Amino acid sequence: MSGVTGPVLRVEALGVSYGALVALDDVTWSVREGEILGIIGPNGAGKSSCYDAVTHLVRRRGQVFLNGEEVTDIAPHLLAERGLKRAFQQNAFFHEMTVLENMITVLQDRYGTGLVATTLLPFAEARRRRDAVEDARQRLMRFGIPEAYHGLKPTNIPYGTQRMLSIALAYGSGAKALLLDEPAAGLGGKDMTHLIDLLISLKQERLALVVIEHHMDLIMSVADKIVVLEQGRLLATGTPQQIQSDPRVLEAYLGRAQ
Ligand SMILES: Nc1ncnc2c1ncn2[C@@H]1O[C@H](COP(=O)(O)OP(=O)(O)OP(=O)(O)O)[C@@H](O)[C@H]1O
Repeated sequence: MSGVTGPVLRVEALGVSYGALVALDDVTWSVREGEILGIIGPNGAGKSSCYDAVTHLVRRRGQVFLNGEEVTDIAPHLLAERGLKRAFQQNAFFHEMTVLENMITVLQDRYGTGLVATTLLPFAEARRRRDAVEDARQRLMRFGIPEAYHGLKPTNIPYGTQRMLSIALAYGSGAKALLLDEPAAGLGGKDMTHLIDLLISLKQERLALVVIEHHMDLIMSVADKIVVLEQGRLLATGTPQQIQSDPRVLEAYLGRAQ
C-alpha cells in the first residue's frame, strides 16, 4: 500500500431541484478518512438538500463515490449498509423503547433481528442477546451516554444527551462516512465540550465526518476543511483559516452573522 488513500466520500456536480427552485447546483466536495469536512451557509443555502442528494433521498443530478466506487444509483438503505450513515437535524428515536433498546435495535445488522422482542430464548440466542446488550451499553458510554440513562425513554433524558444518542444511533454498528446535520443545535456549555470531544475522537478513529453546522466557533475549531454554500452554489472551499479570511464568505455569510 502506498499509504496515500483517496477520499472515502466524494460528490461531483451534485444538483437538486424542487420544481422550478434550484436548491443545489453543481456542488463538488470530498472527505478523507480521519478528516472533518464542515458545510456552512446561510439558511436555505442548500446544506440539507446536499445530504438528501448524497443519501439518495431526492432526485438529483451528479455523482456520488464511496471509497472510490460509484454509488450514485444505490438505494438509501444499501448506502447505509455500505457504511454511509446520516444523523438528521431532528432527533429520530423509537420513543416507546428505552435508550438501551434503541441502541440494540440499530445493532441488529451485527447481531440479527428480534433482539428486543424475544423472551424465551434457547442458549445460543440468550448469549447473542447478552453480547448485544453489552455491546450496546459500551457504545452508549463511548458516545457520552451514562448508564443511569440507559433504562429511560429517550425523551426523558437531558436534551444534550439526546443529541449524543442520535449520533450514536446514526453511527450504529459502524460507519465509514458519517453525515451530521447541525449536531450542536440547542447545545451549550459542557454539552458543547462533550460534542467537540466526541467529534475529535471519531476523527481519530479514522472516520470520515461531514458536519453541517451554524455554530461557527465549533465548526471552525474542529473542521479540517470547510465548504461554503450560498443559494445552492459552492461559494468557497478551504481550511477554516482561509474561509474566515475570505472576503466573499465574510460578505455572504460570516459578516452577516456578526
Ligand atoms: N422538499 C422541499 N420542497 C421544496 N423546496 C424545498 C424542499 N426542501 C428544501 N427546499 C428549499 O430548498 C432550498 C434549500 O433548502 P435546504 O433545507 O437544503 O437549506 P439549508 O441550507 O439546509 O437551510 P437551513 O440552514 O435552514 O436548514 C430552500 O429554499 C428550501 O426552502
